[in-house]
Amino acid sequence: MNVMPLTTTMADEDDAIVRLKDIRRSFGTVEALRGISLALKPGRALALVGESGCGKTTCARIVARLDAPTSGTMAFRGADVTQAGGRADEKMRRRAIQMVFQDPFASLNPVFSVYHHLARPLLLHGHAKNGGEAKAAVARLLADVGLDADVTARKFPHELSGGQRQRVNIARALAVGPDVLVADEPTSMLDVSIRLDILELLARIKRERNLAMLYITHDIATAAHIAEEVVVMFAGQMVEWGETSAVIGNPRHPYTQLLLSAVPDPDRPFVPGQSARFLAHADDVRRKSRPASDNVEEVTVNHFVRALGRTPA
Ligand SMILES: Nc1ncnc2c1ncn2[C@@H]1O[C@H](COP(=O)(O)OP(=O)(O)OP(=O)(O)O)[C@@H](O)[C@H]1O
Repeated sequence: MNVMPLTTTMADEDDAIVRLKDIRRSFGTVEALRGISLALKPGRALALVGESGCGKTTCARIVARLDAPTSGTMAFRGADVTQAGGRADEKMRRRAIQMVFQDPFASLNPVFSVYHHLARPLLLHGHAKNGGEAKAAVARLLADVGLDADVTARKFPHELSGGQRQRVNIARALAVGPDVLVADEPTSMLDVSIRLDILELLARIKRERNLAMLYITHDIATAAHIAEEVVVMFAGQMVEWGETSAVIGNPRHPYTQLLLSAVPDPDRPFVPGQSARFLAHADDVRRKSRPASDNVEEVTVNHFVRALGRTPA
């Protein structure tokens, strides 16, 4: 087996805007993150995939600078920003790294119109100098996220559907001209029928604006729609990562295989008792995956898998 340390993984590549190295985050005795190293690059999305509680949101919040790691380093454009810097630097980074949250209903202030939600950041960050410029910029932003500017700008959040609200949230994140977009389960609270539209919107703006994107999801199947790279997390650790096509096409870690086998396949016939068998199998995989080793194998170029640890007899 080709065993290599974590420091030779994708986190060492040079063109990264954000680079995390060996990030750990504990909450009391809970180790939410246990050595996360990854890089976000312009025009590319990295999907962080795993089940509830594996540490995805904690990682997203650290990248968005809403939380700080217990140890490890975060670099932004090559500069160590692990500790918050001076006010001007910190303001610049907060602008440069924007977050789209899971809940489109909670993220907009019900007392303000869509126009207010978008004009405010435009004016605050100097992307519009007066009301006229703000009006034109709001119209462009709304059109860019697929909303009718004339109709939508004057509406209030309660007058919009979930999908429209999430589009407004995306427009608001774009209003400040970010370099990095962190999207934390951006479709999980939306109607199934519109999830793909939102993913396609994110993929398009990533491409057109050359954004580096961190896409958080529990659904590995959606990673293929948007992300060039995937990191599969289990219990705060990266267990398998690399190019999306390699990880999804040739999953090597039992937990990645479990996530992929849980993706519904309409062509697979229903077999009585399969749910119970699947749940028992899932418990078995989790039990075997938890004692993880430090050994990381490079399966093929830029596709890595962590070895299982020793399961107590
Ligand atoms: N502020 C906090 N205080 C205490 N424990 C926390 C806090 N934030 C996260 N945790 C714990 O850290 C672990 C990882 O949580 P996190 O929210 O990052 O996981 P997740 O993969 O995003 O899950 P979900 O998809 O349910 O949001 C969990 O055990 C969680 O209970």
